[in-house]
Amino acid sequence: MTDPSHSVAPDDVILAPSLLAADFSRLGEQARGVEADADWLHVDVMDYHFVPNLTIGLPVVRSLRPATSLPLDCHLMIADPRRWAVDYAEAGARNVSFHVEACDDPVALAKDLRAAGALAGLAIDRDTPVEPYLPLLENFDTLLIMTIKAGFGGQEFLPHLLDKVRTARRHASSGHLSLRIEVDGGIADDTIAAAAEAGADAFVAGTAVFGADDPAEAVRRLRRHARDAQGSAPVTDIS
Ligand SMILES: O=C(CO)[C@H](O)[C@H](O)COP(=O)(O)O
Ligand SMILES: [Co+2]
Repeated sequence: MTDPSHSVAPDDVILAPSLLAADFSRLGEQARGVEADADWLHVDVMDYHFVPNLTIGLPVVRSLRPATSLPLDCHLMIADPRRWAVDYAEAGARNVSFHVEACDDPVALAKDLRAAGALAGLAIDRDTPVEPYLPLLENFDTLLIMTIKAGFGGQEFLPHLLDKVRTARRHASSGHLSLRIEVDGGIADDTIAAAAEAGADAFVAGTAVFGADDPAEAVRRLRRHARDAQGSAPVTDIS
């Protein structure tokens, strides 16, 4: 299988700054500010239905695509992913994650996303257990585990949700799955190591990056913390 992260070495972590915490009047500029240090750019799509918040949609993703060299990591927090997810792949998203709570046939949608040339991501919100979905993971490139309740940035990291990361990582390792496990919500200098030790190898950070005085340095620091923590939980080879 090809490396789902593309430019990222399979044994390295993925840092994905979330534009949710950026200045929405300067998205291209903010993206370019972390280009040299980040691996993906996380784009939170919310629709006022699946979550009680509204952010950005397809027109913004289409505009962002040529504005940055970073692969776009679209996190769809929308009520009808089967209607929209492939459009995000066609708009140039590298990874498209949709929520299992909003989709009655996740495997079919994963196949559609891969056929459209994107990586397929399954997202799991705070109150959803991971166990029922373990058998589906062989159809996915990424598993996004929320470490907050989906909907808003700037929330406090919920450490007990790392049990889901541990469970998913054990499953992926024992089944030799090529799966990135991405954590999203409250990832910062004081939380990223615990997530990496639990088995996450892709990290979304909004407030900790775009809320920092120097977003690029914040990404570099997060990467150091994640790599330092990797010793106790080697990441899966996805090449
Ligand atoms: O999906 C999300 C919210 O639903 C965001 O990606 C997440 O909140 C990132 O922001 P922060 O790092 O500030 O928590
Ligand atoms: Co997100």
